[in-house]
Amino acid sequence: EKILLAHGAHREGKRTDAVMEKWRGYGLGQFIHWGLYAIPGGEWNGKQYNGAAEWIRSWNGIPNATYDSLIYKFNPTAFDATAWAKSAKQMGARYVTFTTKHHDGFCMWPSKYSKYTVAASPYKKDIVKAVVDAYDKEGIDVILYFSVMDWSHPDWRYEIKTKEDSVAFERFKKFTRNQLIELLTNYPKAKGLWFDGTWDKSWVKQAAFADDLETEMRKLRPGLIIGSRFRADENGKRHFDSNGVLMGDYEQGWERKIPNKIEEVHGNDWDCVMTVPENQWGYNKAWNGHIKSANELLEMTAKCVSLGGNFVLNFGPQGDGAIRQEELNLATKIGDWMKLNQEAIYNCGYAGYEKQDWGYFTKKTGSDQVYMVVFNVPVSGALRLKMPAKTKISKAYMLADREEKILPEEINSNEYFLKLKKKDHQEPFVIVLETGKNAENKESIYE
Ligand SMILES: C[C@@H]1N[C@@H](c2cn(-c3ccccc3)nn2)[C@H](O)[C@@H]1O
Repeated sequence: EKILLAHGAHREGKRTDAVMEKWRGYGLGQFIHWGLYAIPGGEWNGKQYNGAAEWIRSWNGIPNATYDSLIYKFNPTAFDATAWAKSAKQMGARYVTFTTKHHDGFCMWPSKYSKYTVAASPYKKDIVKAVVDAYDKEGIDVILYFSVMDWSHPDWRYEIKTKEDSVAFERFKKFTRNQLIELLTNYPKAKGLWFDGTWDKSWVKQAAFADDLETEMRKLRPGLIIGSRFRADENGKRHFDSNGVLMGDYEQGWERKIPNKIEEVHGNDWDCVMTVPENQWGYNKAWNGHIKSANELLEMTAKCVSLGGNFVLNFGPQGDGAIRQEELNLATKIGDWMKLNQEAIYNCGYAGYEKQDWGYFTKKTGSDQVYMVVFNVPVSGALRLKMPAKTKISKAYMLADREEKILPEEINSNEYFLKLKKKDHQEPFVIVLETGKNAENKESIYE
């Protein structure tokens, strides 16, 4: 029994318009966290900050004013948005999410509503515009990241306790609306907004305001994509309203984690945003702890696509604007694999088959084409393939070499061994399975 909500979800189920259908098929995206925090890079006065580098302003070892004076050091001479966009293009990213303003409140665009922006830095120029234009030129769609929480703004409050808090936060709400309308007006090419910093009580209490603001933004920019993290319903429920219905156009809860089974995504669109180190979004001088390899990141990409989502890999450019070599190397390795196997990633989704040991099924949206993205080859060198009942395989072949046919040997009803020519693979590979109506209806010898 659903309860009546004034500020819960306004739509149930996936959006069916073309903009969202394109978003659903992206498969692989790039996140970029870049701001003043890239200058210290997780270190201050020779001491290592042990949190996420983009949170260094919150470290009690640094007076806020000292951190904020980093604005006078911001002059990224190596910043080249076109080089970033070309690197993302060769990696195979179909969209990019870029930090316009992180929790520290520094604006990477010359906002009229703040003094704490690139315009007041030695660099002066509009970085958001440079990124939007360069990525758009490469055919990569742009999503703008925006943190509602703004540590540098005098009217920001974690919660509203006093009358003064309430008066200040009303000013903050107006400021936030002004900046969002400004971003949508300045950068009409942006396809969506990726909200963050919306978990504190102050914002969670603004169900009506945030709901109205979301409506206003969608009216200003028809087709705009907004995730589930923007607002809470009138009972303070976030991501899913009091009736358990997803708010926004896709689920944004998958931050540094990936669902394990289809039931966890509740039939919604979603993307997973992921760091290369364990938990660093902004540039951190220390490149340590568990650094994910290209194969690990490819497996995460395939896993997300196999469960109907997109995988968004984070890059943290240095204070001078250059992307660190380790990240460029990963982008190249991922791109080399994507060039051969992108057919199994782009415009693919959940195949509806049970998960198997060798890796992930993906299915081309709107077709019978099924892909096996293989990460684990058993010592036997033969893959055990369990298909749903009545699913026949007419053809199986290597995506990277279509001449290499694979003959499925039926070992049980709807169960096959796929014998591989090569046993040792240094990286994941894709087998194409032709199934469905065009498969001959040879009866199984086991039925
Ligand atoms: C996308 C990522 N979201 C930001 C973040 C995550 N968190 C956070 C806050 C409380 C619990 C767990 C995570 N705070 N800020 C990170 O700084 C980065 O921007």
